[in-house]
Amino acid sequence: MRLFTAEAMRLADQKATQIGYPSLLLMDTAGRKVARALLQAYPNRRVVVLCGKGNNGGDGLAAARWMRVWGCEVEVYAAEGQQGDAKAMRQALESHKLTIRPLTDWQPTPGTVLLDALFGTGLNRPLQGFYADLVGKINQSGLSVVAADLPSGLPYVPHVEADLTVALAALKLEHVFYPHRAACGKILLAEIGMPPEALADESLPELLTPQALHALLPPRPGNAHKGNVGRVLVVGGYPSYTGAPALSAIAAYRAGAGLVTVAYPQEAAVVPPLEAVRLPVAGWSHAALKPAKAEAVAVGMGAGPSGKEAAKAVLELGLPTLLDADALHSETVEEFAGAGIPTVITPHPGEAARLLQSSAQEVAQAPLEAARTLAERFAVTVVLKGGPTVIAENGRLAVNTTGNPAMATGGMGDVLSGVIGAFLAAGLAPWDAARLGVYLHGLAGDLLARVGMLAHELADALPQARKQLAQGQVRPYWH
Ligand SMILES: NC(=O)C1=CN([C@@H]2O[C@H](COP(=O)(O)OP(=O)(O)OC[C@H]3O[C@@H](n4cnc5c(N)ncnc54)[C@H](OP(=O)(O)O)[C@@H]3O)[C@@H](O)[C@H]2O)[C@H](O)CC1
Ligand SMILES: [K+]
Repeated sequence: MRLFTAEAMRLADQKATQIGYPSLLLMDTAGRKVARALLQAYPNRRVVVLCGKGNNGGDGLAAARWMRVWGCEVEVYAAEGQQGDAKAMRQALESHKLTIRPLTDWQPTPGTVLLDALFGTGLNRPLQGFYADLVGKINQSGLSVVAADLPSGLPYVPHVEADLTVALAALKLEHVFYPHRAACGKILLAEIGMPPEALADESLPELLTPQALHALLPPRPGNAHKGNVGRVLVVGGYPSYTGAPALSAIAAYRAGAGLVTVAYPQEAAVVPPLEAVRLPVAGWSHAALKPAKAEAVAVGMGAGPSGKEAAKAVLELGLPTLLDADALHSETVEEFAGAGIPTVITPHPGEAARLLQSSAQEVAQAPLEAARTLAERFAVTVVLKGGPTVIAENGRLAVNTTGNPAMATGGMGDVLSGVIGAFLAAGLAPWDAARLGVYLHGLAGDLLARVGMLAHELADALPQARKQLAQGQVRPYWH
């Protein structure tokens, strides 16, 4: 499944028409789906539909007609000047003898539900004047609001704050990235009959779906033993940072690793889980790490100022490696890529900014671009953590669809490192290990989904998340 921009959606629309699918049919289906979703969410309420002059307004007019056909009480307020399909929808509605009032006449009426069909993907500048005031009036009305496709005004300010948004044909950036996603309320994706060919644009970012991720889960063979399902070496710790490598180790086991070894400076009071092999080292060196039995390494968690040295020692092992936290330095990442080692880096926006020599704010404002640039510049697989996390590798992008703000606590990143490390060790390619790891980590967070949860609790929820994914029980947030 792909993530669309407004422009990509316009091209998809065009493509559908080119290959012979009538655009009026798309609009009618869009209207019917929006109407049905609204009535399911708010049964037995009087509905007021606010329509703009573009195709988003056309969806609203179609929705109003369907609600009328189904016997609901509907009032419609619309801008003048519809063209093409939207004009046809206006005529179709008028043929049902429903009075269409001027948009300027609308006043909030208590107890009604609003259908916001003012603007969708065609908005090309912030709302001003009458429309900005109208959006203010909608938001202050306290009425329940259902948005057709997008809350009107997004991605700019002001915009409608919806309770429910029915995304049409595909999810757009605003349905996925915060803060815009918050303005959508609950999100439902409505299939409107678009030919699949029109939506299959491989140049767009992939949206991680349970179906796609299910297929990546490494099988657990009947003859599994701790040596053939993936062994992870966790390298980190420093006298003042002792928890991070232990959390990564727990997470690696919880994600399915057969054996986890934790290498840490002997002077650091790191307490690996009981199940882990301990490898205290007197200084970071290849010789010190060599005894560890592993197919992949996660390095940098809590390594403090010794992160670079730790990564150098890891480099010589030549194993697929995840670089996190204190191992995230430009020279280090370049060395790993230069040595041809399959490498995943997991920066948060601050660390990404350090690698890109920009600011955390710039990275957070344009995460897709930042992740893509990092992957190009360093020739590694990038996991840029955020709401949501973006994965990039060699020109391709993926956006995670699990996780929640309660996960914004210390140690969550260390857990993610352990999870991705486990999948690298199980033999997954960096692109697959990163996507599966990020998805499962977020899914475990969603199972708990309460402010105050701790990183080790999330790690403990990983087996349940994996089981749900394996059994096909995961419903994405847009269902
Ligand atoms: N995805 C699909 O396959 C389908 C989507 N549908 C729906 O169509 C809209 C997109 O429709 P479009 O007509 O392209 O755009 P809008 O309805 O969102 O708005 C366009 C009109 O708005 C005017 N405009 C733009 N910015 C402003 C502004 N800041 N203030 C006032 N007016 C503005 C613009 O006119 P200008 O000439 O002034 O720029 C347009 O008149 C999509 O979101 C779906 O809801 C189809 O129904 C089915 C297929
Ligand atoms: K809208």
